[in-house]
Amino acid sequence: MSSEFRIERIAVIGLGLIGCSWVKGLRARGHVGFVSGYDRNLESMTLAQEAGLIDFFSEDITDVVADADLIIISVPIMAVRGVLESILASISSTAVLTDVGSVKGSVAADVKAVFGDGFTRFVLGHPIAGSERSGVLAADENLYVHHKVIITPEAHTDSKALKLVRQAWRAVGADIEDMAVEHHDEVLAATSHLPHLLAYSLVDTLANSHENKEIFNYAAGGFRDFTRIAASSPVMWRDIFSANREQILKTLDLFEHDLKFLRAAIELGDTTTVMGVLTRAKVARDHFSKILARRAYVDPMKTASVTYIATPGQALSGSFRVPGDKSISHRSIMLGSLANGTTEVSGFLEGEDSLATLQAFRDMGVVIEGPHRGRVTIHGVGLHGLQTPPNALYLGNSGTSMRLLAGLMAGQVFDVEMSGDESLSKRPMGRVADPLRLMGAAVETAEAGRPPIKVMGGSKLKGIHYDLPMASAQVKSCVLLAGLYAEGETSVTEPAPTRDHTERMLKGFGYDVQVDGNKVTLKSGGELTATSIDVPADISSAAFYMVGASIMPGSDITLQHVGINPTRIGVINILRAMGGNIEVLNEREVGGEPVADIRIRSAQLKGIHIPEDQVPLAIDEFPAIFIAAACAEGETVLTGAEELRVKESDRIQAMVDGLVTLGVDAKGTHDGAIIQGFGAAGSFGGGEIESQHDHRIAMSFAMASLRGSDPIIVRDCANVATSFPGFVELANAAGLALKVNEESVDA
Ligand SMILES: O=C(O)C1=C[C@@H](OP(=O)(O)O)[C@@H](O)[C@H](O)C1
Ligand SMILES: C=C(OP(=O)(O)O)C(=O)O
Repeated sequence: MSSEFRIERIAVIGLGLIGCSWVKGLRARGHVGFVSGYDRNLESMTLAQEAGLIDFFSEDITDVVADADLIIISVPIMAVRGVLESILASISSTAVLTDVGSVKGSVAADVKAVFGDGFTRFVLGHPIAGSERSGVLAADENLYVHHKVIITPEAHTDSKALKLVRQAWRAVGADIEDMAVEHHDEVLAATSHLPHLLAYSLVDTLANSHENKEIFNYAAGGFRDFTRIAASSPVMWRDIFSANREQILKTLDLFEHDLKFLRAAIELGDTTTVMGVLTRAKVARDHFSKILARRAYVDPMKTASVTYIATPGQALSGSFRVPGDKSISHRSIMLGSLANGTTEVSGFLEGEDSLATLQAFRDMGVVIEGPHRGRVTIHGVGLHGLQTPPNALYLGNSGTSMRLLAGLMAGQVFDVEMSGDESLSKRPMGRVADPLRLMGAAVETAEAGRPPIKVMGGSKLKGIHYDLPMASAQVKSCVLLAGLYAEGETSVTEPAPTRDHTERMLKGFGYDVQVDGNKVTLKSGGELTATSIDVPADISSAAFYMVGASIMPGSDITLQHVGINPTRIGVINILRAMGGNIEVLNEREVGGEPVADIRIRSAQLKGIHIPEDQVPLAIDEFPAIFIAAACAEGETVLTGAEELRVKESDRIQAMVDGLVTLGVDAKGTHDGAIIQGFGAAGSFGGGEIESQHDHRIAMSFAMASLRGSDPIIVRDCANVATSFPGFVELANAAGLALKVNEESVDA
C-alpha cells in the first residue's frame, strides 16, 4: 500500500485492542495525520496518549469526533447506540463512520434508528482478528496483516465512504471480503458465537459442580483447549449473545439436536454411530486445521502452486513399493459401503482422488475409519442404506469418482449433485448420462454434458443391454453399478477389454456377475457381503519408474507387490516390445487380483508402432510411454488413443508440447502422436513444462530429467497428490534430483 493514502483526522471511540491496533497500524505506516480518542475509562485514554497512539483525548465525546474525517466505533455492541446518540449532533457533514463489531444486523438497526434511513456514510465492518489479550497496551500494528476483514455494505452505503474504509483496512495489511449483513450474522453465529457460548457454559457447569476442585486440579489438556475462549470479555460476549440472538438460537438448536443424538448413541452402546460422528468431525477438523494454519479466515480460492525443479539424476536403484492402486481403492470404498457388514481394506491409496470417494460416502452417512497407513474400515450400510448428503458431493479432480458414482446415485431414493475442480468440470459426462437415461434415470448435466451432474433420486431403473461406444472402464462400471438397482438384467459389451476391477470386486463381495467374452452381465436383487481387500501397488504409478529405470543407463530397480491384472499390463507389453528389460517375478493372487514384483533394468529402447489392442490396457501410462519413446532409437507411432484427449488434460497435446519444448521432434495426430526418438547419444534439453495441472504429465516430465542435459522446470504439480502421494520423496530416494517450490497463489 503506498503511503500516499492518508486520512487527516481519525477519531477512535473505545480504546481496546481492535480499534487501537487499527490506528497503530495506520500510524506506523504513515497513513494518518491526527488521532483523537475517547473511552469511558480515563486511564485508558491517558495510557493511549502516553503510548503515542492518540494525540488528543477528552472526557467529552463530542470534542473527540468534531472535525474527524473517519470515526471508528470500537465499543461493545450494546453500547453502539448510545455512542451514536451522543455524537449525532457533532460530526461533520462529510465524516465517514465505521465499526468493528461481531454482529452487523444490530449495528445496522442502531444506525438507522439514530441517524435515519437516509444516512449513507456508515460502513459496517468486522475484522476477523483478535486475541484473549485486550486493551490499549496489547495494541499491535500488525494484527491485521493477512487477516480477513468482512465489510457488509448495504444498498444505500455511499461508495466514497466504502472506498475510504476499504483503503484504511488494506493499508494495515488486511484482506477484504464483502458479505450481506444477514449472511455475516448467520456465519458468525456458527463459527464464533456458538463456540464461545459453549465454552462459557461448560466452565460454568463444571465450576458449579461440587467436585469442582478435583476438576480444576486436573484441568490440563481437553478442558484447557476447549475453554480457552471463556477467558474473553464477558461484557462483549453478553452483548453479542443478545445482539445476534436469533441466529445464535438457530445454531444452538441444531447443536442441541445433534448432541442429543450423540448422547442417545452412547447410552445405547451404538459404537458405530458414535464412530461416525467422531470420524466425520475429525476429518472436518483436519481440513479446517490446514486452512487455519495459513490464515484466520481463508479465501477458498487460494491454493498452493507446486513447481518441480528437476536436475539430471543418477541411475535408479533400490527395491520399493509405490502407493496403492487408485481404481481398486475407489471401488473398495464404494462396494464396502454398500455391503452388509464391515469391510477391512489395506494398501488403500491415500491420494486425493480416492479420498474424494471416501469423503462422498461419509457424506452419505457411511461410517469409515481411517485411512491410517493404508488401512480403512468401512461399516457397510447395505445396498439401500445410503443417506441424503448435506451438500453437493465434491469430487475434486477425480473422473472415476464422478462416473462410477453417477451409476450408483441413479439407484438411490434421494437427489445428488456432483461437482469437481476446473479440470473435472471440463470432462465429458454425457457418456455416463446417456446410458443412465436409457435405464430410466433422470440425469442433468451442465452445457455440453459437462459437470456438475445432478442425478435425481427415486427413478425406477430398468436393466438394459449397452454397447459401449468407447473402451471405457468408467462407463462400463457406471452401467453395471446402476444395474444393481435396475429391474431385471443389465449387460454391457465393450469394444476392447478395459480394466475389470468392478467385475472382480463385485464377485469378491459375493455378487453374481457373468463374464462372457466381451460381455458382462448382472441382475439386481443380490446382496454384497463384507470382505477384506488387499489393494496392490498401482501399476499406473509403477509405470513412471519402469520408464525411468529403462531410459537411465545403469538402473536396476524392483517394484514390489504391483497389481498385474491382465487388463492393466499394457505398459509392460509396450516397453518390452520396445526392447525394455522387465522381469515379472513372484507372481501370486491376492484377493482376486494378480500381483507380482517387477524388476526393471535399463535397456536401449527402440521405436515401434504401438499395437492398438494395447491402448486401453495402458491408457493412463501414455504420458510416461511418450518419455520412453523420446529416448528410443527411431520413430514411435501411437494411434487409436483419442481418449487421451479427454483425461485430466488433453494428454496428447500436453505431452507433445512439453517434448517439443525439450527439443524433441514430436507431433500430435487426432488419435495419437509420432515421436522421433533421440536414441542412445541424445538427451532432453532443459526448459519449462506446463503440466496443465495433470498429475501424470507432471510425473512424466520429472522422469525425463534423468536424461536431461539441463534442468527441467515442471509447473503446476500439486495434483500429483491425487494419485501418488510421496512421489518426490520416493523419486529422490531412487536416484532422481527433484526440488519442490511451493507458493500460495490465487487459483
Ligand atoms: O475405471 C477406472 O478406474 C479408470 C478407468 C480409465 O478411465 P476411462 O474409463 O475413461 O478410460 C482410467 O483412465 C482411469 O484412470 C481409471
Ligand atoms: C484419468 C485418470 O483418472 P480419472 O479419470 O479418475 O480422473 C488418471 O488417473 O490418469
